[in-house]
Amino acid sequence: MRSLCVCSTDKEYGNTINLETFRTSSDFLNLESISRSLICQEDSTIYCLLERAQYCYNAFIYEADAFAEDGLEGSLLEHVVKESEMFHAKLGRFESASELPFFPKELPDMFLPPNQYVIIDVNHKMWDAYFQNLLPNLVKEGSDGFYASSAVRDANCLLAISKRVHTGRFLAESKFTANTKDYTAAIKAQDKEALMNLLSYPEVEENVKERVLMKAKNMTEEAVYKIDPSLVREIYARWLIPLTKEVQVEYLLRRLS
Ligand SMILES: O=C(O)C(=O)C[C@]1(C(=O)O)C=C[C@@H](O)C=C1
Repeated sequence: MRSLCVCSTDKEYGNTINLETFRTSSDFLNLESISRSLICQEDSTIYCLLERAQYCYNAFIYEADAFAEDGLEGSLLEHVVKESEMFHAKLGRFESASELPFFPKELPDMFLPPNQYVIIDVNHKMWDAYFQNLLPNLVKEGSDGFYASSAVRDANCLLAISKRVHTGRFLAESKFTANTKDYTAAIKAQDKEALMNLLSYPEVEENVKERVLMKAKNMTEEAVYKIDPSLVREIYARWLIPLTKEVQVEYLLRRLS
């Protein structure tokens, strides 16, 4: 029976970039400590969503050729994310196994630990889901001129969501370690459905959805700008939990390769 933990930090995923170290370190592959980290991440994720919701959609941020006259390719948001990743990379952010850049090809090789990128990366799928589905439901239509502020908030949301979803790699490894026999059979058969059944805990998912709903209610009560708390629940139900599970399945399918 899974216990439902309260809170902790995610320090346990610190500078551990080597895949073998990652697989053999029992401390941070403990399912309860990973769950605690997920619970802590909820606060920052909800806060990021709330912050972005104060601005309109601001389509200009996403126009691919907005800076063509200056000889620059890409949207304002892409620039914000790429530039911040470049800066963070220099500080060593991507030495942490829990951090995956959206634009790894733009980063100098020396900032990219070799092992980290053979494992699962759904950042591009997440990027599309964020703009096509999540953002239009979160913000008001139209423009208010706060382009830079909105782009920075988008970048923060993407980062928080990416971190949450890719924690799936740690969850998967922890579940594999705890029940190697059953997982191995499903992996050898490359049976996605069996893996999905093995790694899913419906009652835990219900708890997550209810908890984020309560957190969103509390946070929006204090905030000047509001979002419908049930939207946060829906974001978790429709995007964050399914993507976290997808990362787990994809990770496991390659686990014995
Ligand atoms: O807690 C876990 O075991 C997870 O894999 C995380 C998570 C989630 O995304 O919140 C995903 C799958 C489980 O069914 C329960 C919860």
